[in-house]
Amino acid sequence: MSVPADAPILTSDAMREAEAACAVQGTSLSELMELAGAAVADTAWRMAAGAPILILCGPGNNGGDGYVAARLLATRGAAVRVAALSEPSTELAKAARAGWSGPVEAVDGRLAPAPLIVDALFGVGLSRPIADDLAAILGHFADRRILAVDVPSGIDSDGAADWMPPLRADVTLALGALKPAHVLLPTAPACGRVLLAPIGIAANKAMRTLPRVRETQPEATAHKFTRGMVLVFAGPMPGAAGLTAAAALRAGAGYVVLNGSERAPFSAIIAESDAKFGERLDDPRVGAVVIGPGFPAGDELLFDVEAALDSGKPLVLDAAAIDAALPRLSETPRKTILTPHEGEFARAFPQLYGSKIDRAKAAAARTQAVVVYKGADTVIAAPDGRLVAAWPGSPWLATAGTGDVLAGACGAMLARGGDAFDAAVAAVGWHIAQAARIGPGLVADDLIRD
Ligand SMILES: NC(=O)C1=CN([C@@H]2O[C@H](COP(=O)(O)OP(=O)(O)OC[C@H]3O[C@@H](n4cnc5c(N)ncnc54)[C@H](O)[C@@H]3O)[C@@H](O)[C@H]2O)[C@@H](O)CC1
Ligand SMILES: Nc1ncnc2c1ncn2[C@@H]1O[C@H](COP(=O)(O)OP(=O)(O)O)[C@@H](O)[C@H]1O
Ligand SMILES: [K+]
Repeated sequence: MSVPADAPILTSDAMREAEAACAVQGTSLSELMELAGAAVADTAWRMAAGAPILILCGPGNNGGDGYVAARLLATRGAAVRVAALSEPSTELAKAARAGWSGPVEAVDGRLAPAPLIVDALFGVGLSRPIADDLAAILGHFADRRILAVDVPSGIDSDGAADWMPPLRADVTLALGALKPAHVLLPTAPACGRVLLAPIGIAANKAMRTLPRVRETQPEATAHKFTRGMVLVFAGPMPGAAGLTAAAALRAGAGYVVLNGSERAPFSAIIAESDAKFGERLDDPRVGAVVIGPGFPAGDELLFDVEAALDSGKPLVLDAAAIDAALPRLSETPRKTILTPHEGEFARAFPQLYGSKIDRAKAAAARTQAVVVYKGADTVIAAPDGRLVAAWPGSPWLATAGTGDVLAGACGAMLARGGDAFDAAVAAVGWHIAQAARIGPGLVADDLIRD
């Protein structure tokens, strides 16, 4: 499973807007369909490697892409058959159908499979789950190689409904842009390897996949404080905060203080009593404060979160610190990163609806903070609407303590002084890259070791 790095993600509404903008700029919808069909034909040609291909066409423009691909594959000499659910219903699809001169079989229980199935049944226009009888027919093709056009048919491309497709794709060719369902659970794994066919659409890149992680070397003139100083507040369970502090140092902070703990996870980390927390908050060199890891909810946490909020410092708030800060977050916007997992997100933002992307964006707008909504399909949302989806992360991260490490990495990136959203994106990228490098047997402590 994979998605292209730094690729645009558009909802179905945004896709239609982009399509309309193309038309205004002189690229007609039929030209777009021709480009889409050509990209499908190229991918199918490579995947089939000479074996026969069966293209399943639906009634809308997704089916239209299928007819165009069929025509182009036949011209190239591929052994291609077409089967359709019904006659096309859109003008574009009718024109594409007219360009296919071969037979059109029915999609029913008698339809013979082929080694490669091209699923061009439904794309972004699907408005309800696929009917059971069609799902049963498609189930017969589940053991074949599947190329899905735009999205595997049957899913809600906006990722709001959790409908699963009868056919899981080996490869999904996203047209113009990726769609939320390509990067969100539960549908993302059913998309297989996602490729992007740009087809000339000028896609807005406010929402995109995780960019490639770039190793950034410190400035030649750097000293420890210019690389960023992070203050981690430990609370009563210092083990987790120790991981956080160590992660901040490993992720590139120049100086890390672990307040409220006797035990420094690395010799270079200053571990000190909590009596100095107020003093540290006044230190102008502190570029970011991290609170939450290993800190149970309660009066003590509330008190310390209040102090951190009063300091005006850039903040990383994890776990129970998110709830503690919530009432005050939007009143004095500052650089803040929240790092809730599913349970913490649901507790903090119970009233939000829509896809995980919609909910992360709404939470960011409401709190005026950057929200890293964690999980296998982590999304990072900024209050201004920017969003990065980090699917697929590294499943080796599904182990205790890795969230504490991520909070520390967010602290390190934030303490550098740049934009909080860019910091959160860099931290998530660092976290996944560390995990991918370590792989089997990973425990959270490995992420902070050399
Ligand atoms: N947006 C773009 O810029 C482009 C879009 N193209 C294609 O167009 C697709 C979208 O086309 P459409 O909007 O026509 O929609 P679709 O082709 O995705 O499907 C809509 C059709 O399916 C029917 N339908 C919906 N749910 C159904 C269900 N559960 N059971 C049976 N029938 C159902 C609808 O009545 C309608 O006829 C994209 O996914 C893509 O493949 C491409 O042609 C190229 C450019
Ligand atoms: N299957 C998975 N694939 C990729 N990343 C995952 C997966 N499961 C968990 N993660 C990541 O691991 C981290 C776990 O964080 P969290 O749940 O807060 O754990 P903890 O509280 O034990 O530190 C998050 O960054 C999350 O995105
Ligand atoms: K499809």
